[in-house]
Amino acid sequence: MAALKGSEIAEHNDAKSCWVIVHGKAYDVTEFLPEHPGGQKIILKYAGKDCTEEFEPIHPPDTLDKFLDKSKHLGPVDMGTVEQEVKEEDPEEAERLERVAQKPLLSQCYNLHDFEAVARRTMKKTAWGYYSSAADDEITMRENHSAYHRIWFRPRVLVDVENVDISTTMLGSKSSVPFYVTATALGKLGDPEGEVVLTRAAHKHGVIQMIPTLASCSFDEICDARKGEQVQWLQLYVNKDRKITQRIVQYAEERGCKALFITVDAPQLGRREKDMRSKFTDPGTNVQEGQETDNSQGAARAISSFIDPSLSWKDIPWFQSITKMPIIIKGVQRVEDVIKAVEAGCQGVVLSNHGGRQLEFARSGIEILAETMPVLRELGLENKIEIYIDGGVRRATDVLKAICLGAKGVGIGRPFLYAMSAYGQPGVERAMQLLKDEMEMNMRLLGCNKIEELNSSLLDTRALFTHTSTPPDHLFSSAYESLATPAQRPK
Ligand SMILES: Cc1cc2c(cc1C)[n+](S(=O)(=O)[O-])c1c(=O)[nH]c(=O)nc-1n2C[C@H](O)[C@H](O)[C@H](O)COP(=O)(O)O
Repeated sequence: MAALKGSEIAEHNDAKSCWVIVHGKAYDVTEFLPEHPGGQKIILKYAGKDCTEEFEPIHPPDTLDKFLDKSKHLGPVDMGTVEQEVKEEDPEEAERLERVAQKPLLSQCYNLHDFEAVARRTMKKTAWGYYSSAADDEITMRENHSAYHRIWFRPRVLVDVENVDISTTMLGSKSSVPFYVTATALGKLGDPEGEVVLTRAAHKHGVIQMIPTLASCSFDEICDARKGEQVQWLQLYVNKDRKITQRIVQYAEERGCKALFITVDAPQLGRREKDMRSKFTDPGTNVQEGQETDNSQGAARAISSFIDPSLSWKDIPWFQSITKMPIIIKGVQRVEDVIKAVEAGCQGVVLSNHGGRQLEFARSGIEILAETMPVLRELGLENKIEIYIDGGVRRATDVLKAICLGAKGVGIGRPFLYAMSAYGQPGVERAMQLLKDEMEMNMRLLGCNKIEELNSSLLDTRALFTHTSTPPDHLFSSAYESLATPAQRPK
């Protein structure tokens, strides 16, 4: 078949007939327009043109094969005949590229905060907006981190700590560390290769990776990037169409995923204003087939309309009937629901508020953990279920506090995204190594050789439940206008 000319594609440039070019091939997306999860607007913006650059960062390569009927695949385009958009100089982008060129050396990053600082200066606005944002005034996001500062250590001394072993098992799988890469969507916003960068770094460091439903890479790409005995878990947003969910879960088991984490704190994705402000209009198509979406405000809204808000405890037996994978409920925020998870026969829970991206003023995972464990012990249930937590973990001391309080492991999200966005795979590997070094040192200083020795006697948690000061309420204080200043005092 002769290659199509650019001028032929350009004639199909509206909703009545809409052709686009992706990776040098033409596609008739006219009938697909109303089904596009990210809405019609973003496609019509590129009607009759080459949209590869916009398409690539967050659409898995198999998207068009999976969602567009073969009859609409029009074949190769003679790209020499395609008029390329002349990009006017974008001063903001030029400044950003300048900052990228001048970013610190990777060896100058000494902790996870350093990666965030570099990412904030070097990431594209939409990408930073999506990764960094949290719900409403982002108080819970800051509380996730500051809650750890209300816990102090009671270290042991004169213990032979020459040999320290920070390895553990999680859900029956070996792990070199008691932390894992948690599920975070749209990896290609941070790095053109997306989630497979996290996979490769996780393999290098023996860290378990949770594969997100809303990944930019295809599920197969992420599984194919797994090496040897590397362990991956699946994070699931449950689709209103249970047939789609069943297919995803059973395929994940077939592909060797070792556990199913069902996310339950997002019956609707939270209101993340930084993300909305960046007016993200090109969401990932890993959202599942044919859902109408509102893409007027941020990626979160645009990619989450398929999520089933009717999900409830009564659905757990159905999940147990379609998979043998251990089932973990991710996003539990009170001990009563931990007990419900035990009663439902789940193998684990993640005490989590989704990194502060969901319900504002939800408590931190570490505080819920401190509430949960004594109750489970009292009921003799502490060995019936594995407890994980995530949110705000930025130091190995945070991980150690969680394990001392009874967590089996800790999920880490943004830090690995920032390390990837700023420095690619070497960045993620360095972030993991820094955490491992901190773990080993702090275990020694705590007077412990192995993870199993960590227990609550090593902590002073008296301050944990007293929220003497909530994290700063930046938006309020920046907007609040007091008449106290002479300038505004009425005459
Ligand atoms: C930072 C981030 C977190 C997301 C995340 C995307 C980003 C950019 N996304 S989201 O788009 O829907 O909100 C997911 C997700 O796909 N599924 C999920 O279960 N949790 C999602 N989370 C929550 C994540 O799994 C952890 O609960 C959270 O990141 C832990 O907090 P830290 O980032 O402070 O480590």
